[in-house]
Amino acid sequence: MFGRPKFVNIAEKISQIPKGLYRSEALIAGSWKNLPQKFAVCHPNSGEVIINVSDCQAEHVLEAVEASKCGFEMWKAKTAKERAAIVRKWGTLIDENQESLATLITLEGGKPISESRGEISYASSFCEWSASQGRLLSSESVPSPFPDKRILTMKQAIGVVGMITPWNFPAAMVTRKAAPALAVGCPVILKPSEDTPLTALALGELALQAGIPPECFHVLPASRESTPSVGKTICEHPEIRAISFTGSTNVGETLLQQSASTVKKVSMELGGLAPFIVFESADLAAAAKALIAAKFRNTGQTCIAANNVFVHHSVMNEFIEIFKVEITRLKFGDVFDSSTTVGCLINSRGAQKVQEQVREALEKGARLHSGGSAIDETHFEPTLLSDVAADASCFTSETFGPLCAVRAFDSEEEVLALANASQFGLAGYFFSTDHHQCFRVAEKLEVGMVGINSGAISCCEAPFGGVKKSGLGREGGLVGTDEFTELKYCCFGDL
Ligand SMILES: NC(=O)c1ccc[n+]([C@@H]2O[C@H](COP(=O)([O-])OP(=O)(O)OC[C@H]3O[C@@H](n4cnc5c(N)ncnc54)[C@H](O)[C@@H]3O)[C@@H](O)[C@H]2O)c1
Ligand SMILES: N[C@@H](CC=O)C(=O)O
Repeated sequence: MFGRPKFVNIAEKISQIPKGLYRSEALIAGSWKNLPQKFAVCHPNSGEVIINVSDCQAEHVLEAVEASKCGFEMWKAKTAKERAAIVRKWGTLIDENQESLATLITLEGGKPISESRGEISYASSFCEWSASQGRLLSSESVPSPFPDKRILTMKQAIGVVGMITPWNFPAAMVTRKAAPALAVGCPVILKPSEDTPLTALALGELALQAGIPPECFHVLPASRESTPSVGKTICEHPEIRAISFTGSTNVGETLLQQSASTVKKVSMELGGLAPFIVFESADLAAAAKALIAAKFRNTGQTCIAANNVFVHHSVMNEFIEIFKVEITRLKFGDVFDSSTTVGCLINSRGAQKVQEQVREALEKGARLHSGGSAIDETHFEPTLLSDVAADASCFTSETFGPLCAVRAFDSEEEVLALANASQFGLAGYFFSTDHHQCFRVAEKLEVGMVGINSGAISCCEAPFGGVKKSGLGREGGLVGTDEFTELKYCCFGDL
């Protein structure tokens, strides 16, 4: 049912990107460093090498920290209004270069181009939002219990921040962290994913063009082999006061341990296992459309992707029929074709994992309604399974692919117990037209974010983050800058 995708002419795509945005050097203190050691960045669709990128080591973290120490003094001394103008300008430049940045995302990450364009708008929204947030950092005065004392609190920039980001949103995960940090006065040392450093380097160039001081924004690409020592150096450096990580829970746990010796402030945006519940009163057509968005965005490779789909037994058959029609509307194909909605997985391991999950689920009694096979090394057909066993690995671990696994439930109590049995708690979704149930279930789901009759919940205005093993802290929303500030209490006495 799904055709074989076209191969991409990489050289032609690169020729459309302005030279300044197509970088392969590390960015440290405003200098583009062409390091002797390199690693290959490949297009996932074909495995073809796009370019070899400078491979940073621990010593480059030390260099970036030295520069950042001076940068911090200078940057925090600016007014919030001055910083806001520069961070906002960064966002404007990101928007103005949308097509080039989207091309980079699609080249190195295999994301369909229309989604990559959407990611750029999402990424720039964090600059605009954080610029405003930085201007609203508030001091508070609390009535004192003593007649001769006054209580005042203030929020101050925490210092140099280390950031480590994943490949699945190579632009938005950078700005969701860096924009608020910069807006409140913190220098940023960024280590992007080894799979997608080109987008981060282009964002570094635009940060310089916007006027972010060279000492305050460093991009250190590192290979898979060099990453652990770069990460450890970031975590253990006493001058780096906070670490903000987005990625898998396993790596998050390592970084938490490594950060303990310097007692850093940590922000961890980790993996999820989102339940998506269709109750008996749900608008089934709306739920099916929302599940397409929540499941297949970025070919299923999002942390908030619907993973465990629970449908009330009384509407199961009807829902499956409606959803199957929605799946046929997905368009598999050339990732640079604007109408393509499903692209390739980040690598062949991603496709093999989905294949293995499908095999195991079928062995445990699941029914296959659609898809089920790999088309090539990195493309997997959008797949629908029902009657999936609760202990099937596609239900117990992140699928991170275009596999929709469904099982039936009988009661609200039962489905809440199943959903909350997970160690993860990032996002959850449910569809119901019973407003009593909407409140009850929203309160009882053990997650950081809930979509109630909605499958698309991400925006810069809302706090993004999870509970349990899905993380610590929140990004965006009214609290997004809190990760990068310290709260100081001043007691004015003898008054
Ligand atoms: N909660 C969120 O906001 C959010 C957002 C996006 C992705 N994610 C999660 O990220 C995962 C997918 O991304 P991924 O495959 O890039 O994750 P990953 O954990 O493998 O890699 C994330 C980053 O960590 C780096 N890294 C890997 N090992 C490291 C080490 N030992 N020390 C320091 N850094 C190290 C990688 O190079 C990369 O930059 C999924 O689990 C997904 O749910 C979470
Ligand atoms: N999908 C997330 C990022 C995690 O993958 C988002 O919507 O911001």
